[in-house]
Amino acid sequence: MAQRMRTENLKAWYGMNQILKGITMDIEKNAITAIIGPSGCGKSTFIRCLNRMHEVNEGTRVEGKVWFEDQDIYAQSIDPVELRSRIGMVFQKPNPFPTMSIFENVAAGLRLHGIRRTSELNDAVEESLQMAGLWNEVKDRLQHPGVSLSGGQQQRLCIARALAVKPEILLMDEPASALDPVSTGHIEDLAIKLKHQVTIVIVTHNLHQAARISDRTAFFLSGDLIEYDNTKDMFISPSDKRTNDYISGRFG
Ligand SMILES: Nc1ncnc2c1ncn2[C@@H]1O[C@H](COP(=O)(O)OP(=O)(O)OP(=O)(O)O)[C@@H](O)[C@H]1O
Repeated sequence: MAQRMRTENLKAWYGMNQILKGITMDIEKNAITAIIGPSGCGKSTFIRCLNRMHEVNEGTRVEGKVWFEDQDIYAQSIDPVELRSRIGMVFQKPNPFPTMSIFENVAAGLRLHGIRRTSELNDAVEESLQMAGLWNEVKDRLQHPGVSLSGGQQQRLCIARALAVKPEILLMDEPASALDPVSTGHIEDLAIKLKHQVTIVIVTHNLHQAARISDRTAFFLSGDLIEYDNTKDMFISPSDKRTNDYISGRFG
């Protein structure tokens, strides 16, 4: 498989607190990469470094390299806002724009990219909602507020919003942890379907979820990458005792 992103000796801080201790890791194209590890090990910080969201918080610092194809995303020439449309993100808690309709939630990013023609907007909104598996549920109420949807639908709306600007990578930070099992199933099915178009990196606390949907799994512990392998291999025969202890439920 081709490589889409690579981190080299990636270190990150919140103030004086070093969270990532030097992560070197390839992210494969059109695959789902799961990041697992106990609470506070730096999973979210890691994926937030992949689209320069970490620097949005005050007092943060990043060292090392993050390559996206052959571009250093921390190079001065990179516009972080533009970068985040190519490397989209979905958060733990669904966060539709509260004052906007379902339609406008998805159209907002397109408008920012200069798309104004109604027919083009309509087509792109429909396509994104189709991709997010939400179209059939909302097509008759596109003007209703985004926040009028259920939690699982709101999360798929946020995925549609991220997909609308055609990202190459989608970062998902525990996207199903606030959802019921049926909605969780929708998100998992969706991730599996989307990976043919978008490379996915997902942070999850749910080991079954990582095992079900991911191609590769990275196990983090206290800011270090302990093990990174094909998901099946890692879950069947982890090579590090700490990985084994974690996936067999001995801690975390
Ligand atoms: N905004 C912040 N300001 C200061 N410290 C933070 C902030 N966010 C996270 N941290 C700290 O960074 C460390 C790593 O947090 P991070 O959210 O990356 O871990 P995680 O593995 O994703 O955890 P969880 O599974 O609980 O979400 C933790 O010690 C946390 O307290």
